[in-house]
Amino acid sequence: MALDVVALPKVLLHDHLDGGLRPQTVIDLAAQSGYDGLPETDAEALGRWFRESADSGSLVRYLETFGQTVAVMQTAEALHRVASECAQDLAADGVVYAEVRYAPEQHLEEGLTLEEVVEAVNAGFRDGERIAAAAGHPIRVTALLTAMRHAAKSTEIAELVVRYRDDGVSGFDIAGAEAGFPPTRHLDAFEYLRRENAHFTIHAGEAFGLPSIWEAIQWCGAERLGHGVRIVDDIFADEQSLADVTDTGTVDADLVRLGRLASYVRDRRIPLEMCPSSNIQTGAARSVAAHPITLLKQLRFRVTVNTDNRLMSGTSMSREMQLLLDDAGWTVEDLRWVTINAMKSAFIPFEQRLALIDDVIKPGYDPVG
Ligand SMILES: O=c1[nH]cnc2c1ncn2[C@@H]1O[C@H](CO)[C@@H](O)[C@H]1O
Ligand SMILES: [Zn+2]
Repeated sequence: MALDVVALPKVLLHDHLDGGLRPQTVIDLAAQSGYDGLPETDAEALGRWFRESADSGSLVRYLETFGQTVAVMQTAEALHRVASECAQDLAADGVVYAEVRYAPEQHLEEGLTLEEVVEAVNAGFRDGERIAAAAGHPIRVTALLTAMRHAAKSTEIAELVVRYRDDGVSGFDIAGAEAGFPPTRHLDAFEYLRRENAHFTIHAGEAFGLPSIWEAIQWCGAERLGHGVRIVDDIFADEQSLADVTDTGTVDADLVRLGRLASYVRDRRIPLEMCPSSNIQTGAARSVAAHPITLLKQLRFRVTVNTDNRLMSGTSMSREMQLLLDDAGWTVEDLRWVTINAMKSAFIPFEQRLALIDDVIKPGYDPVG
């Protein structure tokens, strides 16, 4: 019998709220707000436009597509709807716990305050959770507040994370174009968060390589890495071993040597929030089969599987997992492993993570695994 990936419990740590709207919702919200900049007015055509435009091979061009979603997310009602649908869509796909991120500073154009943005999104998530539970798909969603790396609001956003940490916000992130905007530009924000015992992840090692990962971990103190795929630049193997990973999904670990940074990441169990389809679109990986996630899994890095932007990639958690099964030699046991990895790496308290692992995730995989 074919494996039903949708039915498996899944954990999502890296998903952008403004990268996951339903195409029809973009159209509805544009009509409501009078925004006339959409490139298409039919839902199917608009969905295709996002996927094709994001398929640029460049992170900077990929990010340009967010202008269209952010434009229609400027009121409390719009944010509430987008957040509610996000929770419902993830739950329908079998996600049981998600950390969904967005940049509050990008939603102030119509006069909302940062606090009003956070409260509208939180209310939307609570609404979506209620609807999903009633439909038989319980999910818990927490928010990560992102600061944009080219901007200068990171300290303010970090303070917002601390203010709302007991009210639906589990952590902080920085995102945006990587080259030219090293995470150390935001050192004050990271130092503040560490003094406050708050959690944060950093987009690093996606469009830029090892120096970005090194700064994120060793200067800034990132608990997790958004993407982190370029850590493979610090992993050395002969051509044949790498070809084996692509062909068979396995590698002889004895033939692989780790540099100091890669060793550190593995030794410290630093979670990698990997997003295969997104990486192919931005040129950070060639294909699912050749994506470094399989080598990193094989070498027992703390790998997690994520969507990044469901709209721009036309994807879902189930689709990312199915691609790994179909193209990269993964098994259901691997899916169980990355799901538990992700739950262990979440920014909610330990006992809550453990309860989800024991009560929801393990029982969900037992019938098949
Ligand atoms: O893969 C990515 N790398 C870097 N930045 C990203 C990525 N995906 C989305 N964003 C950026 O994060 C903002 C807040 O959600 C988005 O508006 C987009 O600019
Ligand atoms: Zn991202």
